[in-house]
Amino acid sequence: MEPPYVSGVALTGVRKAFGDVVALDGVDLRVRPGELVAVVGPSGCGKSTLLELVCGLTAPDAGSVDAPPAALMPQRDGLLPWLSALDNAALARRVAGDSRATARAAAHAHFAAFGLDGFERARPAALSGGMRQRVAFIRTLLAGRPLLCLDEPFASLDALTRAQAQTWLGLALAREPRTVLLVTHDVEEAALLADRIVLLSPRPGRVVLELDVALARPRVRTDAAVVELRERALKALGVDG
Ligand SMILES: Nc1ncnc2c1ncn2[C@@H]1O[C@H](COP(=O)(O)OP(=O)(O)OP(=O)(O)O)[C@@H](O)[C@H]1O
Repeated sequence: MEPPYVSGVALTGVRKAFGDVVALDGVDLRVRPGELVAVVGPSGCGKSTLLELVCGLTAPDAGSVDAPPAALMPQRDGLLPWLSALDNAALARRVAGDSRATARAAAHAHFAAFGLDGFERARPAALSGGMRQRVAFIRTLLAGRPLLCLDEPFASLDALTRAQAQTWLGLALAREPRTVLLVTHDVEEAALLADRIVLLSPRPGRVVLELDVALARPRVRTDAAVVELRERALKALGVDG
């Protein structure tokens, strides 16, 4: 699919239970085309389930989910250990039917911008955690879907690597705009990257607050407005800033 992408996301009255465990109940959520919405909430409140619903991997028990084709970047990078970084990044294009040469060329076009130049032949085990996440992100981007669903993409990274990863994600989306649903535990990450922050309640998850982030980019974590937003979100989640 070629840009410009015009499809947004609409969840209305969504409920999803696993046996007796009600993961989500009464979820209303909109993502406008081109918007980056961060979904923040306590552990187990149904954030991953929400992404699975949006990606069509599971169906709601009640309510409706309306979303364009989505590429999911799961919590773990899911790189195949026997493939090179380049072939891992190219995987979505191979699955879509591209020849190996075409798929590799498409992936390689992103390597320099993501700081991966020279690592094309490296196996995942030889890459740092931050590099593996970037390879996984290129793979997600190359799926060519209008919507990216990113599930805690940086949760496994140390603080410094995570800060760098947040910066390249912001830059990558400036170059390659997409509609993005970003699940994160990290309200600061949400304040740095999102156009809107959606806060979920403890399970069963439902939307308790939406915060518009009308701040210019690039954002700096020490900016008073970013700090204030982070504190508002933490207060709404019942955590002391
Ligand atoms: N396939 C499943 N079968 C049974 N229970 C499930 C399944 N998927 C999720 N759950 C349960 O639904 C609830 C919500 O899970 P989910 O993974 O969506 O939450 P989360 O907010 O993403 O959690 P975390 O922040 O810890 O990643 C949890 O209690 C989980 O155990």
